[in-house]
Amino acid sequence: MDLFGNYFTEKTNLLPEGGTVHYFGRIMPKPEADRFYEALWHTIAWKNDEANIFGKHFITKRKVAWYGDQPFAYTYSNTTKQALPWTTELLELRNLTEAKTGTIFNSCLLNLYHSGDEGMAWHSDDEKALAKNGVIASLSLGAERKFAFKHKQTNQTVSLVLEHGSLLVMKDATQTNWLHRLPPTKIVTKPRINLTFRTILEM
Ligand SMILES: O=C(O)CCC(=O)C(=O)O
Ligand SMILES: [Fe+2]
Repeated sequence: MDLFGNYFTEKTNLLPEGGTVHYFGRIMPKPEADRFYEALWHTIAWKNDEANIFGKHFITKRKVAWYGDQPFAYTYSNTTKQALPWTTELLELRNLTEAKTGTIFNSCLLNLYHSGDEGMAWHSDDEKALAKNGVIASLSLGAERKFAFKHKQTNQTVSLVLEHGSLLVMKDATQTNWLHRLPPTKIVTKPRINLTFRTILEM
């Protein structure tokens, strides 16, 4: 049992091989999670995401934002974004996440899914700007959503539900061997905010 009364939950690897995923469950009381959800909803510079894929320009329904220690330029899906300076709540959440994981993070990518109609397709967080096999810490606020992993070779899948105020950590070779996604669902009608704390390599 740890200081917070959790029985080993943070030590169980959800993946059978080729990576490490720890689900910590809820890491804050519900009123705190509610407060962060409301504050982020109003204070984050949400924008529809843009992507250029096979020469086509896409604008997503999902909204995104990127914050960091420095105005890092971050390129994915052939679009470049520049990190904004941390807000008060993001610093609080970063400190909490660092304390829980024992890892330092220098940036955070945020996603806002308005309902279950919006999700994220299979991918790995293996962009060049990210530390290889670095730790990615994912905080969830708002509606509970299913989250899934799929092994790149065996197609084995592992899934779980991400609760309001919960923390999920992906590390070691997870991004090399596994894809992950947030499946769309008809059942969920309420919004969800996700924060992924990451380490960007300075180039
Ligand atoms: O919304 C989520 O839980 C996952 C987001 C994600 O995979 C990403 O931003 O790379
Ligand atoms: Fe991801």
